[in-house]
Amino acid sequence: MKNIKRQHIAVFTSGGDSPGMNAALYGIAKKAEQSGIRLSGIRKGYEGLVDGDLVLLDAHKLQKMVHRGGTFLKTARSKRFLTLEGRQRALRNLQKNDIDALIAIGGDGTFKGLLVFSEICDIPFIGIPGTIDNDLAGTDFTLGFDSAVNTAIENIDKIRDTAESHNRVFIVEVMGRDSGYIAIHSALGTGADAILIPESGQDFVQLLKRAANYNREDAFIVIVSEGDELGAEIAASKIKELKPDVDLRITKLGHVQRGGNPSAADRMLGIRLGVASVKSILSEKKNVMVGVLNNELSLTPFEQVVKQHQVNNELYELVNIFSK
Ligand SMILES: Nc1ncnc2c1ncn2[C@@H]1O[C@H](COP(=O)(O)OP(=O)(O)O)[C@@H](O)[C@H]1O
Ligand SMILES: O=P(O)(O)OC[C@H]1O[C@](O)(COP(=O)(O)O)[C@@H](O)[C@@H]1O
Repeated sequence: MKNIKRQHIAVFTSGGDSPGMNAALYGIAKKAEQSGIRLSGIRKGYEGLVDGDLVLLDAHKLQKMVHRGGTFLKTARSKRFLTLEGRQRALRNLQKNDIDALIAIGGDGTFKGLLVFSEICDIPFIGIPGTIDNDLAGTDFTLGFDSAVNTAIENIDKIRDTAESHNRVFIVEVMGRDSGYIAIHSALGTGADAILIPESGQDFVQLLKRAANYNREDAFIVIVSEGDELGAEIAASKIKELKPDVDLRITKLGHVQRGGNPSAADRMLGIRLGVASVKSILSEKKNVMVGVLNNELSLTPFEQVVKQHQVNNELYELVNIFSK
């Protein structure tokens, strides 16, 4: 096989930011430096690619960012990249800057974008899973998920204190655009009474059964994923129909779940995946996402990564056991 020396790699973060993205940038910068490769950062995701908004990155600067949430490179959701014209501008910017490999840190939208972009651009693309939603195939955990669950748990614990004091029902909405992972992990980790997730059709029936037995002598905590087809308000009104006298509050945790310092697990995951992404480029891999499966590094083609995600059977079983 022809050994092509990669001279200039560019990296960007895209979609929702997630804690651990900066650690991944540090991992990339360190490995690139060690390999004698120039590294540019593209600011604001695909927006920066369309505009040619590039900065030179060095490992020393990023070393001080490992512990910080958010993303040093900033991020965006880009309407212009959805158009062929936008992608053609992005291609010209890559060519103008002699970039011969691209690393993207983002979620399924970002990788769908790379798949479409690969129709007109044939340099290697490598993906790193960066989303709090944990909704990608090809990795057990995405960057930021562990931190987001920790934030959710910390806040739900606080809600429990006040809920128990008042014997109240609390419906707590957690993030997850189409995914129940944050809801499942935070509900199980806080001893919640019911869980509503987009991936299950049974959860609402179980919620009503549990609510029917609620005697108003304690807290009753329901964790709802924002992607659930029913949602917090409807769940609340159904509980009220069943038990008109309950004292009920809705709390939406919102964007606090995306911020804050990354957990130890997300820092380590970021470093591992960052280094692995540069190594993948050096070994001529193309259009794959680096991930960790069963604690081993793995590579998965983008086509498989963006397929409809599944909650695994063991998690479903846990949801069922703890919702009854
Ligand atoms: N089908 C697509 N074609 C081209 N670009 C896309 C496509 N889907 C998503 N993108 C780009 O990827 C960006 C990030 O996707 P988004 O869904 O917002 O976040 P995430 O990558 O975290 O899932 C979008 O704002 C858009 O610019
Ligand atoms: O910050 P925004 O643009 O309102 O997006 C909110 C969405 O982003 C997320 O926080 C993360 O999603 P992505 O990482 O896939 O972009 C979702 O949980 C939530 O639905």
